[in-house]
Amino acid sequence: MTAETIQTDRIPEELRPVMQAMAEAGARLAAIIRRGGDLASPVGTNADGDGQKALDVMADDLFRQALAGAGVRWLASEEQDEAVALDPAGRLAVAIDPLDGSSNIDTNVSIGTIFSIYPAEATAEASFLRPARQQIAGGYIIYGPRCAMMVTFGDGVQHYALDPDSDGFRLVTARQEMPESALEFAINASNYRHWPQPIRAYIDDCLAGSDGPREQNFNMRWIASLVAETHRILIRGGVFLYPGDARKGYGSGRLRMLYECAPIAFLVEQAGGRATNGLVPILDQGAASLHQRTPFVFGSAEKVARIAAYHELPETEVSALFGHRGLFRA
Ligand SMILES: O=P(O)(O)OC[C@H]1O[C@](O)(COP(=O)(O)O)[C@@H](O)[C@@H]1O
Ligand SMILES: [Mg+2]
Ligand SMILES: [Mg+2]
Repeated sequence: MTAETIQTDRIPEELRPVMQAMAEAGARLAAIIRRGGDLASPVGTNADGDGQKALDVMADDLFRQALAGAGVRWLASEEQDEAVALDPAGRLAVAIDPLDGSSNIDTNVSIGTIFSIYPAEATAEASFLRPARQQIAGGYIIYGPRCAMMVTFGDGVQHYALDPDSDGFRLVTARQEMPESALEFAINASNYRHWPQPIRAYIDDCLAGSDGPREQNFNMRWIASLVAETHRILIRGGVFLYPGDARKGYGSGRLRMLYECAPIAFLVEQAGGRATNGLVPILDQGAASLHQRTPFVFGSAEKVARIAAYHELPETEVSALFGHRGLFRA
């Protein structure tokens, strides 16, 4: 590992080795993705019953090897049933989604790695099953047309890009802020019939556009890569929803609290946005188990607050035709 894997002057000193390891493994994974080949073949099933693709397993191995010499005591990964003990003298605990957006591997659409860092405690449970607000860093790497990293250490969001000449991450923006509002929402609308009523009502009102209570037109995006969706929203604003729904196994949605929602929520709050489970801030909650899921809503503060308000509407108001939902004009 060289000091050039990431520009370190704005990274807290005690986190430099772990961030250098993340950057080194991220740059290697970016090169593997660029080279292509057979990365999407099915190779097994993870703890949550999700199919694993070749790149999921490769990414998991890469980050584990890189983090082994970086002061990490505990590592929890989407691809491992239990947390792994890495270095007994390590002072950090890292939770990771090594490859996010796996359904996009073979379509050459942006995918990513999400990570969350806590101070290590005596056990893996004590290190990870705690309020998400106790994170000391949260971030992601996006493997897109440009490879970039967004990371927060609790004092704003830093935006780095991988320089193809030096293969190191260089600072692009020291304090990335999310636009306060935007007219874009992201949700997998194929699940409409399974959603709870407040989510249907919110989306109905967006779809009604200038003819509905919001009296303006909206645009919709769905990439099926949480990292790509987050990157767009951090840069351009908007809102993301993956609610719990009535499908079997989806009562708390699809996304995992520890290594997906908690770090994204940390970034979003630090960029000036909000992140909730629909109602309650994600950072005020904690995972009860390593792979626990949670409904997830994040984005521009005003939009996330509006979605919480739909959850608090009286049933009669939610069920009324959207044209009559007087509370939500504009
Ligand atoms: O296929 P769906 O239900 O739209 O779900 C898409 C979501 O699932 C995910 O791919 C889950 O992440 P993994 O690929 O790490 O399992 C998210 O990136 C994305 O937001
Ligand atoms: Mg994921
Ligand atoms: Mg994954």
